[in-house]
Amino acid sequence: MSKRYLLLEDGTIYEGRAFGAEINDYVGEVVFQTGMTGYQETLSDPSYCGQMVVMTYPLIGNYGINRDDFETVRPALKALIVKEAENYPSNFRSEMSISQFLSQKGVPGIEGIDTRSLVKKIRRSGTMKGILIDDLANLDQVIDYVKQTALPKDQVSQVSAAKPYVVPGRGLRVVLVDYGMKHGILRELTERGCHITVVPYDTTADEVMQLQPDGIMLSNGPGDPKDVLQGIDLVEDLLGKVPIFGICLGHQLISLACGANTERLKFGHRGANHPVKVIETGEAWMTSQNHGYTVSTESIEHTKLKVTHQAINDGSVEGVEHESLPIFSVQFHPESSPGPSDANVLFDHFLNMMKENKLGGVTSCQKEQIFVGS
Ligand SMILES: NC(=O)CC[C@H](N)C(=O)O
Repeated sequence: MSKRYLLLEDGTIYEGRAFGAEINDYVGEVVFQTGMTGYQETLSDPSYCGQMVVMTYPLIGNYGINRDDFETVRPALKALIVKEAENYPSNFRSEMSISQFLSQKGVPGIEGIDTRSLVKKIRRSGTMKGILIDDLANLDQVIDYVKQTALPKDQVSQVSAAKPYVVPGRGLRVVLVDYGMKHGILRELTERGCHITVVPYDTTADEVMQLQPDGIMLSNGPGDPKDVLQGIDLVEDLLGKVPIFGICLGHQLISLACGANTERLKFGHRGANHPVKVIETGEAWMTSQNHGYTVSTESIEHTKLKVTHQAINDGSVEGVEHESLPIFSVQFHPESSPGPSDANVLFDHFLNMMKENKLGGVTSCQKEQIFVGS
């Protein structure tokens, strides 16, 4: 296999071997993911749009790529960085190796580098930009190029649905705003019988309300939430009209629309084993996470939001709810995919919220009768 190098903006060079697609001159943010399994879901999570993902688990690809575990059809990440990529996967569901998959989808990979030292570096210095190169010619110019290239601000428009579409069901009507949605969210709502209309990120509140939703779900998605102005406007216009549940980017948009602030984390939370405290019960949930930004704790004090979940590792905000309106959101991923399903109950909470809101003053006994089987 031919040589390939990862070059960071501070000039550090990691030598490894090429796999997957040919390189291009893409400059991405180098981030690390700590899941021990679930690489296929990570590869296909649109929230990694524009990023170069380092897997901390040393062997990636051992159970291959299968038909079922995709979170979207087109991977949005720009490179995969691993210690060892397995070329001979062994699993009854496997249809191809990770290298074949990445080649097909145009995503370059680099293997054989010391991912431990790379992750330590990112943890010390914070996430950095990087580039993959196949030779070391003109290094100074390449470093300048990496430094000068700004990270894109339009990732959501790259990964959002281009047109609305319907996933029919006989239950509650949900409008799901797609900022780069993981299909796990769709699966959770479909399992609960919802009739879902997925709409693009720039859909207006009037267009959403014409669909007569019982509730609105705001998906995860890539990039800085402050760049997604249509999303912030949409939540502002929808406040108080109908129940809203936000996940990850959706949570950040709700927080911004309610007057809180977001900030960049030094190196983010990406993995399938992030413990979160549920403030109300004191429980700890193990959660799946993938975010580089967070809602800042102090900024929440001046809003009508209250913190419902908190990261146990660093104390950052992991969930909020509105003090009077049926609106709540979480920074982590209750749809897991990959990872534990401790937080799955939040989808039931959303359904209950929609039912309560729809029924207004109806007694709980009548509600039982109306929703039998829903
Ligand atoms: N998974 C997500 O929705 C990520 C949200 C946002 N792009 C962040 O990095 O914080």
